[in-house]
Amino acid sequence: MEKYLGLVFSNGQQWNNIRRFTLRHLRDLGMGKSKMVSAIQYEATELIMEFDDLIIKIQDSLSMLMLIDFFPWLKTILPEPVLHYLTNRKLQVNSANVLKKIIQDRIDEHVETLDVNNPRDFFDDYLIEMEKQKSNPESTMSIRDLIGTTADLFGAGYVTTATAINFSIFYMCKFPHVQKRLRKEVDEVLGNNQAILDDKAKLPYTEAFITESLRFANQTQFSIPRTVTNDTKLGGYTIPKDSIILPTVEEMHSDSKYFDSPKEFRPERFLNDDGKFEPPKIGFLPFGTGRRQCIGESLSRMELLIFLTTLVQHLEFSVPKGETLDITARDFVFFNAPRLEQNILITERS
Ligand code: HEM
Repeated sequence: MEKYLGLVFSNGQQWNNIRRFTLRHLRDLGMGKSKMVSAIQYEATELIMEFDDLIIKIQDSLSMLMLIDFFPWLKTILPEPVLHYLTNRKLQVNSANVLKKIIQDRIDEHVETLDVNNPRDFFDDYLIEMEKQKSNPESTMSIRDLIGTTADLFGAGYVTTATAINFSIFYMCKFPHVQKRLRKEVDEVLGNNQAILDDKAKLPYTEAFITESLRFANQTQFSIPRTVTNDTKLGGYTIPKDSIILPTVEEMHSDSKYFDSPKEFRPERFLNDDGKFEPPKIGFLPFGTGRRQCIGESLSRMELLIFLTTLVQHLEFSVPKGETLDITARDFVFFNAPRLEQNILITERS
């Protein structure tokens, strides 16, 4: 398969360059600020219509592909046909080609209509910067990198936030008393108005609910792998320099050292005695940490707040009479997803 490194799967200089560029671009666009919401939702909805089926297929097989990325020594012990079968290589290649074509078409359109004085979006900014950096030997910008990064932003950005919303809806169904309290707060604070960022502080239970949903769901079971830069002693073990390690977020989120009765879904664990939202200080890493921390955290937190409050204002979610709802996650080895093949009842609020 050809390499389209992008952001998530790159390292060193390549990663450093594209991370800095992407963060700068997202900040310029107003990431985490209200003005970005409508633009992102519009663009995302348009593209997602093309991507939806593809994303499900990729997600289904991605975990096995990543298994080989994380445990490269498997390559040395398994014969190639077994490896290809395990990683569902045919589907990977087909899906990657379809995805690449969709993005390449968009880039071609942008190249044809580019006005360097009036950049319209991420593609335009990238193309302009790539041209400027042409003679810089340190530059890693290329059309291939742009394709990889675009795929990353949609993969890492769309599926994660959509999954977080799906999980939250499941939790509202499963814990009607939580939904009732959420609705009460939203009705009292917002009435019929749509939430804006300034409302955050006035919606402590909603914030606590979002935080508890992220903890409980453990969407990403592990962070991005890290390389150990020095021989390190940890918990009685020596981890040799250059080892690849996988921080296990899921373990931390269900550790009673950090969270009292971790198996219980309890948003109020994040409320202090004054009823104010208090984010967990330790043991909570749904967006990872350090230099490779998620670049979309503030954007997705903003989206979660606006989506959830809007849903709660207009709809009521429940488990249909006589049915049950399994809120345990579907395990994709590295990701958790809700079991969407179940029924839920959505009623319009009068
Ligand atoms: C609920 C939503 C989201 C969750 C739970 C989530 C979770 C994560 C996690 C756990 C990581 C790895 C961090 C680490 O290893 O320390 C990550 C990385 C990343 N996320 Fe997110 N994310 C979400 C939304 C987004 C959004 C909206 C975007 C796009 C704007 C995004 C883009 C990325 C990228 C590009 C990386 C790789 C960063 C790098 O390698 O330097 N994510 N995310």
